[in-house]
Amino acid sequence: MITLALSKGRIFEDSLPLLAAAGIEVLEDPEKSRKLIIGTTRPDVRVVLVRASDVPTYVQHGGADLGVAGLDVLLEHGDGLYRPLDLRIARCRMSVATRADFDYAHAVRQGARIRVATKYTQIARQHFAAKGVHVDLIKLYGSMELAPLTGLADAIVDLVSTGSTLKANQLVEVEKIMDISSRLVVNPAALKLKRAPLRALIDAFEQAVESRA
Ligand SMILES: Nc1ncnc2c1ncn2[C@@H]1O[C@H](COP(=O)(O)OP(=O)(O)OP(=O)(O)O)[C@@H](O)[C@H]1O
Ligand SMILES: O=P(O)(O)OC[C@H]1O[C@H](OP(=O)(O)OP(=O)(O)O)[C@H](O)[C@@H]1O
Repeated sequence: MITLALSKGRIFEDSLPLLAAAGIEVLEDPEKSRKLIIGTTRPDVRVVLVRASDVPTYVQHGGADLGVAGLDVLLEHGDGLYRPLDLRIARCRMSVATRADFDYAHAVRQGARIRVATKYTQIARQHFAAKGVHVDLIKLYGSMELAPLTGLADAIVDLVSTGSTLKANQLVEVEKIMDISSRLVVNPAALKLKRAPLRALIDAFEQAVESRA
């Protein structure tokens, strides 16, 4: 049995065409069912539904053989996973945003200090350290846009796609940190034990990604 970890929502939706190209269809719609383990048209392949940020944990500890997770989630999780493929789905960017009246260029001069609220503390820490800026990180789990508006922080580090969330809250994107997309991650031990079927699946995903490019 091969177990694939996916999160509900955009990763599940965007993974469906790649699964279809690999000849796999899921047998249930996670938006309609409360089931957490879903069968597929391949009797030896099942999908487990987990929180986006739990995908690396499931794959690393063998709760799933492989999974799909955003680069943001993987960088926050750290090492321990084989990452063979950029699936080019759920594309967005990690950026710094502030209120329009905040002087970001002045705030990030060498040796300065800035208060940053974010869910992505590893990425933010690394980014400001590379600039030589001292950062006071405030960990949040959502609605980061509120932080600069309420005086909780000077800036946020968050995902941006269309920019409409920032715009709706009168924030401006002042710096792009990196492009983000979702990656296929594989448990290294599973790859040894189930080499042939996993390799075939990875190759099918790779071909599907290439043909969509
Ligand atoms: N607006 C967006 N446009 C495109 N991709 C996005 C966007 N927001 C997030 N993503 C990508 O999709 C992935 C999954 O996002 P999703 O919103 O489903 O989970 P989440 O709510 O961030 O995670 P969790 O449930 O663990 O808190 C993110 O890790 C990111 O890589
Ligand atoms: O630049 P935008 O297109 O507005 O997307 C950015 C938003 O998307 C993500 O949130 P979430 O997944 O909660 O939002 P979504 O499902 O509405 O995209 C992210 O945390 C931003 O808040």
